[in-house]
Amino acid sequence: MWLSKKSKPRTWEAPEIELDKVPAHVAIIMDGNGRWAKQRGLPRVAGHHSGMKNVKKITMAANDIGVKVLTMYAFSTENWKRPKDEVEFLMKLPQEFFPLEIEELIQNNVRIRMTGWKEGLPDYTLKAIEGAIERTKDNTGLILNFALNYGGRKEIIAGVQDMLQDAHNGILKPDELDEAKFSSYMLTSDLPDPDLLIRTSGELRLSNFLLWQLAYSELWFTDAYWPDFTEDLFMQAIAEFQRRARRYGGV
Ligand SMILES: CCc1cc(N2CCCCCC2)n2ncc(-c3ccc(F)cc3)c2n1
Repeated sequence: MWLSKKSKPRTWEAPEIELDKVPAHVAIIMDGNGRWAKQRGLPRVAGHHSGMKNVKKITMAANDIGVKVLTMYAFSTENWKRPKDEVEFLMKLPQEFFPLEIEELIQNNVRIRMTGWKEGLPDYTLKAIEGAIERTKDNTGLILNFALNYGGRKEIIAGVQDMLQDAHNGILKPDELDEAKFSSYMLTSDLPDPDLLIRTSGELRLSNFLLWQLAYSELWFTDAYWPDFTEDLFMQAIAEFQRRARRYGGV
């Protein structure tokens, strides 16, 4: 079993994971942070803060078993509608996250990436993210891809606008448009589609996340709130993915 450098002694018992059948791309909707806090009589932002501290733990577990891309839904285009103070708190998390975690991520050859619109993000948020992207741009290990200020329908509309522009300029002809060509206009054109989507907190919705890319992904849900999402639960999702692949794999 692969171990992240500087790994703490494993405290979780991984169900039998077949290392040669690990999903290349796992996407996670990290939901339930506010309810986690409410359950404890804490302010919602305490849940977001606890959720932030869970990101690196799950990233290292994914890295340990050889996941290639981990996409984490951190902030949707709809989240701007939240109370101003909550949005301001959320926008400060990247600059808090990196000083805490960047060294171990770099030691484990993790590359940071962002999927979403930079427009509208506060300068301090962007500076933190762009700094981490720059510091990890030559790493060749797991890609930790933060979906930030991201919306699936916005992504599709923006892609179609680019296609129409290319068609108008004679770069794209109607009979050239197929699924591969359409995918090349998405923000994730350089990534494989997610093999597995995990959503925490018991919600059974996609919430405008990777709508094009999740067409063939396995969906796995847990009632656990994100701050309570453990490596054990992550490995349970991977094991279930592998069971389904065995059951439905091939024809
Ligand atoms: C900007 C909103 C937000 C919210 C958030 N939460 C709150 C909701 C989801 C649960 C996790 C904790 N986290 N956690 C890490 C980041 C982060 C994002 C980009 C980056 F480059 C480094 C870290 C983060 N960003």
